[in-house]
Amino acid sequence: MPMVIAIDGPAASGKGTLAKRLADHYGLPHLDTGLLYRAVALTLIDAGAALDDEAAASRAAASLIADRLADPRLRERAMGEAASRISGIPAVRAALLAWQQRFAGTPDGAVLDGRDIGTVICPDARVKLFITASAEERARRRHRELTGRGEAVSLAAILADIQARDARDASRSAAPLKAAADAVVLDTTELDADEAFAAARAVVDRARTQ
Ligand SMILES: Nc1ncnc2c1ncn2[C@@H]1O[C@H](COP(=O)(O)OP(=O)(O)OP(=O)(O)O)[C@@H](O)[C@H]1O
Ligand SMILES: Nc1ccn([C@@H]2O[C@H](COP(=O)(O)O)[C@@H](O)[C@H]2O)c(=O)n1
Repeated sequence: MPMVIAIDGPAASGKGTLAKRLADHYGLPHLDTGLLYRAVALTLIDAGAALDDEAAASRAAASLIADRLADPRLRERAMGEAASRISGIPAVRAALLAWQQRFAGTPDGAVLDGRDIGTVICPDARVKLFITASAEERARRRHRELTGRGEAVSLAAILADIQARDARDASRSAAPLKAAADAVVLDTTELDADEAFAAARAVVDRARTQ
């Protein structure tokens, strides 16, 4: 039976880091689904289209190609906010659904991380994790990451970004950010990356023996 691991959580909670480590450990492919939304937003920005242009956003989502996911600009701070704005458009989500489900259908399984993996994309995943941490701790982690990459930004600005993005993602009507009823919630506020990985691995290993 394929091992699909669905990982959701708010911004900068560490779900991507964890997803990558779990994928390497279990030899599964990994998809960071946030990149799909970031790539749609970047396509609009590059075309000079408005982020609330629903028709243009839907076309960009429907014609998205994998090459776009390698663009380093997708990792920039502003792109998270832009992605969040277009991600509430139902037609965008519908256009990206098949792509994600195809990826999850890889014969041995896969690890996907995002906001709606356990609730919408892979409701039958063998393992569902919802990774969270306090907003202040998440902001500290993201601040360290961005300043380490040379982006000049204050901790307060990052905290405000994260809070606004989470509020928008959780309150939209199309596939909002939330833990699936059968997800294991892992609060990593007091855990370093190795401790979070060990806790997540214990959940996966338990599921593999059932
Ligand atoms: N448990 C942890 N303790 C300390 N730092 C961590 C931990 N987990 C991840 N990090 C660091 O926190 C930052 C955010 O992690 P990551 O990018 O994995 O979050 P994310 O949830 O995927 O973010 P986003 O939703 O914005 O894509 C990274 O710099 C990562 O190295
Ligand atoms: N499954 C998903 C994944 C992401 N989003 C939206 O994209 C934004 C950026 O995501 P990151 O994980 O790269 O930070 C995020 O804020 C969501 O609005 C989504 O809706 N569903």
